[in-house]
Amino acid sequence: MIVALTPMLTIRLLEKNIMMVLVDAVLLSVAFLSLVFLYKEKYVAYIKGTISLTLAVGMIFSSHYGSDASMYWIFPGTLGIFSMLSPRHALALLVCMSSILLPVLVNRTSLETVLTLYATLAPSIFFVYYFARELQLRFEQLNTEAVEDYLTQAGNRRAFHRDAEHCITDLVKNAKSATLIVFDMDYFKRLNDTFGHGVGDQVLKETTSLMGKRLRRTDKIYRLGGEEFAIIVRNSNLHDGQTLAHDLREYVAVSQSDALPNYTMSFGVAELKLDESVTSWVDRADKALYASKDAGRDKISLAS
Ligand SMILES: Nc1nc2c(ncn2[C@@H]2O[C@H](COP(=O)(O)OP(=O)(O)OP(=O)(O)O)[C@@H](O)[C@H]2O)c(=O)[nH]1
Repeated sequence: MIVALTPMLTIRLLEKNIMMVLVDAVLLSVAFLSLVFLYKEKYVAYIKGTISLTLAVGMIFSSHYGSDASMYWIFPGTLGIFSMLSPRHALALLVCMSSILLPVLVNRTSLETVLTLYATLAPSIFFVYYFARELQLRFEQLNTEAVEDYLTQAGNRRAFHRDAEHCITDLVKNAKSATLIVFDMDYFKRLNDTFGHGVGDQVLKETTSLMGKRLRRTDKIYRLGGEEFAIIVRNSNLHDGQTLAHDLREYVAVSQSDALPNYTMSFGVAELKLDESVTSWVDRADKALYASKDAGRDKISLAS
C-alpha cells in the first residue's frame, strides 16, 4: 500500500488535486501506523480491520474526487481487503462499499462505464470470495487435524503439550493452578485379544465421548498414546481433580454400552506445582496411575 500510494500522492500534489492528496495522505498514514503496530505484533486483528475500512472509504473518495482512472483501483483494493479480513467480513464490507459507490459513480461518469465496472466487479468479488472461503476451510481442517486424535477426536499429544504449557504460564502469572488426571483402561490387551481390535477401538471412542459429556467447557481430554489419556482441569486443586476422577469413573462404569464388553480404568491425579515442567507434571501423574495399577486397578491415586 505504501509503495503504491507514495508516487500517487506525489502526482496528485503536482496536479494540485487537494482532495485526493488528503485521501492518499490519510491512507498512507494508516498504512504507516499499521506497519509500526504490526511490527510490534500488537492488535493485529484491529489493524487489519482498520486498514480494510480505510481502504474501502478511500476507494469511494478517490472514485469521487480522483480522475476517471481512479475507479479501477477498486480491483486491487478488493484483493487487499480479502487478504486482510475473513471471507465473510470482506464480502460484507465490499457489498456495503459497492452500494455506497454506485450513486457516486452514476453522478460522475456514463451509465455504460458504471455498468461495465459493476459487471466485472461482481464476478471478481464472487470468485475471490469463493477462493478465500475454500482456502479458509482447508486451513481450519488442517489446523484441527494437527491437534486432534484421529480415532477418538480427543486432543492429541501436541495439543496436550501446548495446553499444559498454558497452565504453567497461568500458574506463574495469575496464580491459577491446574490438575492433571491421567488414566488408562485395565487389561486392555486382554480385551483386544478376546474381542478384537475393532471392539477395543470402540471402547476408546466410547470412553472419550462419555467423559466429554461430564467435563466443563474449560476442561479438555487428550489421548497421550495407545490407551492412555489425560484430562487437564483448569483452575482446580488436587481435591477437585480427585472428585472429578471419581465422578468420571462412576459415570463411565454405569453408562457403558451393553454392546461392548465391561471394562474398568485406573487413574492418577497430580496438581501442577510452581516451577514444574510439563514432563515432571506428567511423570508425577503417571506414577500415581501406576500406583492405582499396583493397588489392583479400577482405582484413583493422588500424586505427592
Ligand atoms: N484397539 C486398540 N488397542 C490399542 C490401541 N493402542 C494401543 N492398544 C493396545 O492397548 C494394549 C495395552 O496393553 P498393556 O500396555 O499391556 O496394558 P493393559 O493390557 O491394559 O494392562 P494394564 O494397563 O496393566 O491393566 C496393547 O495390547 C495395545 O495393542 C488402539 O488404538 N486401539
